[in-house]
Amino acid sequence: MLDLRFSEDELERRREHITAFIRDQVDAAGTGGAVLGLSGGIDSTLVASLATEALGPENVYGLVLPARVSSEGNMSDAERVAQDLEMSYDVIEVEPIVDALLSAYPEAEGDHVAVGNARARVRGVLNYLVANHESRMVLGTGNRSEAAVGYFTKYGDGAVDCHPIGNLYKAQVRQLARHVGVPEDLAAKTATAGLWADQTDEDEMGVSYETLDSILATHVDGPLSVAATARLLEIDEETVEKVRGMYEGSAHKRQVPPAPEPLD
Ligand SMILES: Nc1ncnc2c1ncn2[C@@H]1O[C@H](COP(=O)(O)OP(=O)(O)OC[C@H]2O[C@@H]([n+]3cccc(C(=O)O)c3)[C@H](O)[C@@H]2O)[C@@H](O)[C@H]1O
Ligand SMILES: Nc1ncnc2c1ncn2[C@@H]1O[C@H](COP(=O)(O)OP(=O)(O)OP(=O)(O)O)[C@@H](O)[C@H]1O
Ligand SMILES: [Mg+2]
Repeated sequence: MLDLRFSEDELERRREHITAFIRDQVDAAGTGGAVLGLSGGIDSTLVASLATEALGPENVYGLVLPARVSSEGNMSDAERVAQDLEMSYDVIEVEPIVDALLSAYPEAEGDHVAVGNARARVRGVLNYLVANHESRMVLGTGNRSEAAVGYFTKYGDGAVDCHPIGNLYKAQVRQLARHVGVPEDLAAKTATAGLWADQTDEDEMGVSYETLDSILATHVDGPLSVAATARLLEIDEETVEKVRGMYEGSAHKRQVPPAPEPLD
């Protein structure tokens, strides 16, 4: 597979670039700071760390939003992140809100994707409730690997005002996290959307992040054909085509929803 790791100099350049981006976004929006969901996972941990560095911890607010299916370890890690970064945070249970949705529309009961996505969307609603009330910007935590294959909930965790780590592959997220001092147990943690029990990103996507990152960098974001990518990475062409298909099939999640062309 490709080695996508940055040099030490490049890591420092990225850190400065992203912290400047966060400051610029908040200044341009004229808001008083930022809010983000803290899951105990590496993406939100890295964004929280960079945002507190960019804005000062007093200007970043965390929401820890446990669901029935959330692991206790992840939720206590999320609180630990906020405490270590000295940012204010709140813990709000999402399940009563999801239950209210299901009592309004019981047909979705037992549909783990629909209910899981509702959990992600309830988190988005809570982020914006705080953002509107406190004049804050919602920081996204999506990285390039997830965005490219549409591995996020449309208008759920995808409902944000900017994407500070949106051009980093997952391996680079872990590397930058270590560089900025995120504890190793968090930096090395298995990625999970946490939308239903025992979910992991790699199981659900059917491809490892190592392979995904390499195919994205070489073929989807890079210049090589399917055949050349398969040869370079020593994998079969079907895997490259599968990732290409995920990229193309999720284009709608990366675009503004279309409307008909104007009539003459
Ligand atoms: N071509 C197209 N043009 C316009 N809209 C299109 C479309 N194809 C589907 N759609 C619509 O898109 C919607 C489906 O998208 P969506 O609601 O997002 O649902 P969907 O993509 O089915 O599910 C979200 C996926 O993201 C994963 N996820 C979610 C949240 C966090 C994380 C994580 O990494 O932590 C991962 C989750 O586990 C699941 O696999 C439907 O309304 C569907 O009709
Ligand atoms: N229990 C939760 N409480 C608060 N926010 C959450 C929770 N679960 C998910 N989120 C939000 O949704 C985002 C998307 O989840 P995702 O799993 O992709 O990222 P992560 O958990 O930070 O990292 P990883 O992908 O490595 O698990 C999180 O970064 C976080 O902002
Ligand atoms: Mg997660």
